[in-house]
Amino acid sequence: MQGANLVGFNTNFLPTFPILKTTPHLFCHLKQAYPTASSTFASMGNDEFTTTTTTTVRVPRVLTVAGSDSGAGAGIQADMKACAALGVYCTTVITAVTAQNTAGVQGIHTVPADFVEKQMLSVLTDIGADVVKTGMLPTVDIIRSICDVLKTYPVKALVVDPVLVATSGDELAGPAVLDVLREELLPMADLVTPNLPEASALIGGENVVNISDMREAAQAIHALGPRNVLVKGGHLPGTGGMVDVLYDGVDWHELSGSRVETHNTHGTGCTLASAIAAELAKGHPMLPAILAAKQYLADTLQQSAGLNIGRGAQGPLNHLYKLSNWGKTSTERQFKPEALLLYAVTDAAMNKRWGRSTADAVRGAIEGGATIIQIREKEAETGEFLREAEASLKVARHYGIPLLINDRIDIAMACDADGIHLGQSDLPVAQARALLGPEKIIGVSCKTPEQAEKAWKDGADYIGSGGVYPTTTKKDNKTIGLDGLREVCYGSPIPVVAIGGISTSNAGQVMQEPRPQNLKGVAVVSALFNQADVVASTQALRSVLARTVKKSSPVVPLL
Ligand SMILES: Cc1ncc(COP(=O)(O)OP(=O)(O)O)c(N)n1
Ligand SMILES: Cc1ncsc1CCOP(=O)(O)O
Repeated sequence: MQGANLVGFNTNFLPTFPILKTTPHLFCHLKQAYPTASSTFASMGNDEFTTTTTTTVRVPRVLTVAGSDSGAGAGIQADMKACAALGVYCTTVITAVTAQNTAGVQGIHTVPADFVEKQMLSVLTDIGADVVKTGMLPTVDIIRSICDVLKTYPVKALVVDPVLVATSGDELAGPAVLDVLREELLPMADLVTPNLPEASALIGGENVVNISDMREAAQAIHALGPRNVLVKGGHLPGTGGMVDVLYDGVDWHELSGSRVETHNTHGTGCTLASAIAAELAKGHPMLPAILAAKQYLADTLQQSAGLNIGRGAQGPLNHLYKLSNWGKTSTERQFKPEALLLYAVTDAAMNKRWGRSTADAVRGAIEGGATIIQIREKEAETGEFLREAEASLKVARHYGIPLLINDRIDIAMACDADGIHLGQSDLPVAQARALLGPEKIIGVSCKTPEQAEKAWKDGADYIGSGGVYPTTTKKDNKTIGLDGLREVCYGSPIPVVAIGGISTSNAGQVMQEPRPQNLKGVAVVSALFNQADVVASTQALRSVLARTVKKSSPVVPLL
């Protein structure tokens, strides 16, 4: 391991992991994490998803040797979550079991060194590891066992997080371990990541309180043998910014970042070291791995700032925020059927004719009372469509109104829109659901009850049904009339919105009583956007709708 060259780190050594081709949802996650291997899938036709054969995906591996945190904010638990979030398989060797929560450490039960060794051998003789990351190492014997095992089973990189004190201030390793850490483990390390108190302890107790001290400490620690030293400035008093100092024996890097104001900081050190290990395991050289890991930590801190877990001073991070459903129950999906009341579907050509951008048109519609927006763009190139969608989404998010994209799942995913509206000849609903996940809204155009039932079975949230009246906005569109609309409603298990030729003059007729319970509103293009004043046109339609909606049904409030 000594002198391991991380630059140009080769990923070909990565092991393979069999995946069933019958799992499109899993495939989509893997596709994001392992683009190389996914090309096999990308060339497959849809029908091949139903064939049970296997192919292989390379999986980067990190082995963490650390303590367990019963509160799951730091230690082994943080390491596993960080690695999982970054697409890396994380194996675990537990050095100590701590009784710990957001208030502090209530007890430590150390695992005997020979059992630490046993765990390491179980992992390394079978699964293997690309990178080993160490955290809490409470005894001299444990450190020696780790060094011995790593000499027999060398890995591509060793990341040492010299955990001496928990974020709460509780001591996790006594002074006896310091010498062995400095003399035996650090010389084997590719990276060591002390915070300011740890850097101070490693250099014999001298204060490290500013950037010049951090540089001196990095140099002194580097002299102990590790290839790279990252002194973390998170504890630097004063300024709102933060600087970490990286030294590789030749070059210095001052890596700055902005501080996220939050009490949810428990486990940040473990998370950063694991994220660096994960990025190294994927094959990145040291500096890019550190930068990527810092970005992941900053994003995670940002996403965790408002969480309320535990009663202590330091709460945990939401490492898996990208997948997270925290705070939402399964019945509390993002989609609320009442949002279909006044569905504004944009038309760039119409808006251009009236001299406004799509985002301005969206703002006008929302201010006039639109309850959901769809960006429908038939002419623009992909880049322009995306920019239009992003600008409109900013507006919609500001007002808390859901915004969907017409037809293009790539655009919907790229701008993280609230969902997509699909036609009968677009991407099949089941595939769209697999790609977008359970939270996003999917609407489907249906002209028959059979189509509506299928859309529901495949995972749609609502049906758009029409044209109810003739329209020039969509060419060659069959008109199904009010009767056709009602047939679709009665055959549809999910909410329906009417579309096609609807305006203030006929919206009352569409929504008149008695109407099917699941007919929730009208979707309109020209009645809002082929008009000089979008706000006034939307207000006019909204007041027609207000008269038709029963007092008992929940109505989205006007802004
Ligand atoms: C709410 C709503 N309903 C129906 C449609 C029509 O969608 P589609 O059939 O895909 O036709 P295009 O809009 O792509 O021309 C819709 N866009 N929105
Ligand atoms: C997109 C679409 N799908 C069925 S009709 C239609 C066009 C609706 O536009 P308008 O509200 O101007 O009639």
